[in-house]
Amino acid sequence: MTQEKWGQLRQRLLKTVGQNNFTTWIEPLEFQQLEDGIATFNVPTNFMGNYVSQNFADLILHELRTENATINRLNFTVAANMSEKPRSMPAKPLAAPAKVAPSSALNTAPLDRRFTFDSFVVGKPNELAHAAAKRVAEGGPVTFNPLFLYGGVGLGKTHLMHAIAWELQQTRPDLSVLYLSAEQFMYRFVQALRDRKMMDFKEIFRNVDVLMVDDVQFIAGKDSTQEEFFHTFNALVDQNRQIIISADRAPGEIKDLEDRVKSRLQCGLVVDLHPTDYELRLGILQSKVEQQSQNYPDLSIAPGVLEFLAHRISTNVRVLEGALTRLFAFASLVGREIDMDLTQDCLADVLRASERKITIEEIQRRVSEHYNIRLSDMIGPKRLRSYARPRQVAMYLSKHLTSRSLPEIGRRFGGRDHTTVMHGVRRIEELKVQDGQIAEDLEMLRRALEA
Ligand SMILES: Nc1ncnc2c1ncn2[C@@H]1O[C@H](COP(=O)(O)OP(=O)(O)OP(=O)(O)O)[C@@H](O)[C@H]1O
Repeated sequence: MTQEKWGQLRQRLLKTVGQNNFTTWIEPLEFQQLEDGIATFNVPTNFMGNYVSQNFADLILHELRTENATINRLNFTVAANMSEKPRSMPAKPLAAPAKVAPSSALNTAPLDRRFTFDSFVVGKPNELAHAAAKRVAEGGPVTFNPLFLYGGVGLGKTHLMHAIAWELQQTRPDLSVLYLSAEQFMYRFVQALRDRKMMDFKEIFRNVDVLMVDDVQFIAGKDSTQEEFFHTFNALVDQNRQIIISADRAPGEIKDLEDRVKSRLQCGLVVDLHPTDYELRLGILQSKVEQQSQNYPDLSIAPGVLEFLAHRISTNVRVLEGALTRLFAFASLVGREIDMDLTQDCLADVLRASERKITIEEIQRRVSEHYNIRLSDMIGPKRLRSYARPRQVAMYLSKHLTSRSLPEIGRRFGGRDHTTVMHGVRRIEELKVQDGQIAEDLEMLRRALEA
């Protein structure tokens, strides 16, 4: 195999993949060498290597093997001196070609093929984050910068970021998109310092069109990394390039993050992925069952099982997914239908671990502390608003964070009737939408209780 032969072979791929895909993905590949059955190609970015490997590797391999049957694997590496080739239809003048650092320094995270918008189930708790992510993924003019996505563990932040990256590759292949975790950002920064390659580092980061940094809370307390991140951030914003950031909490709540970084992070659109509710969990389970059914076409699920899981496993989506995968594997091993008995057997540990441990007493204590009232006033008969509102908040949290019934909650709140509890819960549900302060209080209390 030679570079020239590759030139001929890839022309054949043009017919199979079409002009657009060809120009974007195949043409920039530079054949480098063939050794031990492995054909190595240079690619301008890791992102591109991953994409080509996941989407076109079979086709390329097929074509190569018509020439040389010993080739059995492809390898894509980011070459030290390979610059971005101008792509078709650039939407704006292309940035100066990025001089890419040696591949050892370029360990951006690979994108997960499963994390697309199609596989993301939208419900009330995540609809805003989803809509904002979709808007950014259109690759139109930058309207909010950065997009800051935050939420608890396993609620879909990474999924949404990958979905944006995948979609941008489809809709705007002319844009260079860089996705990495904050940890990788730090690693690359430290390595650039060590190797005295700060110019290269700056050039790479300041020439991307879209920068995505996952789990930004990681750089808290790491002063030099924060400093560099701040400069990168400013340089990109000044050039009107899109930045997307994720974290496990709101910018203002990240400890040991410099104020100037916090305020920068807050100046775009900050959206929260709320904890899943029952309907969203059920929707996610249904969609995952459809996916699993492709692997296990003979397995069936008895009615009520998904509802049971959505009710009982409310920690995070990752646990929910893991539970389902385990159920399918177990059921196929023992050759049984997935019914309640099998579910209880197979998931006994998960179900035990996710049993609600929060008590009504704990909620009452936390809420009275938060609003600075006495516990006895919260439970007692006084109807003053300064007591009634915290009481309703505590009722709301008791309803959502424990499995207690309304009459039982009423009893624990000084023997009130269940209709009073129902009224209180509804009132807070309304206020949560109308009053940002209440929404914030609820979120803070929930986090504190679940911590
Ligand atoms: N709305 C959703 N629809 C479908 N799958 C989801 C949804 N939300 C989360 N998931 C799935 O849950 C798993 C965890 O999601 P993800 O890794 O995006 O969480 P995260 O918020 O980045 O968590 P962490 O804080 O641990 O980084 C993934 O497999 C993801 O596909």
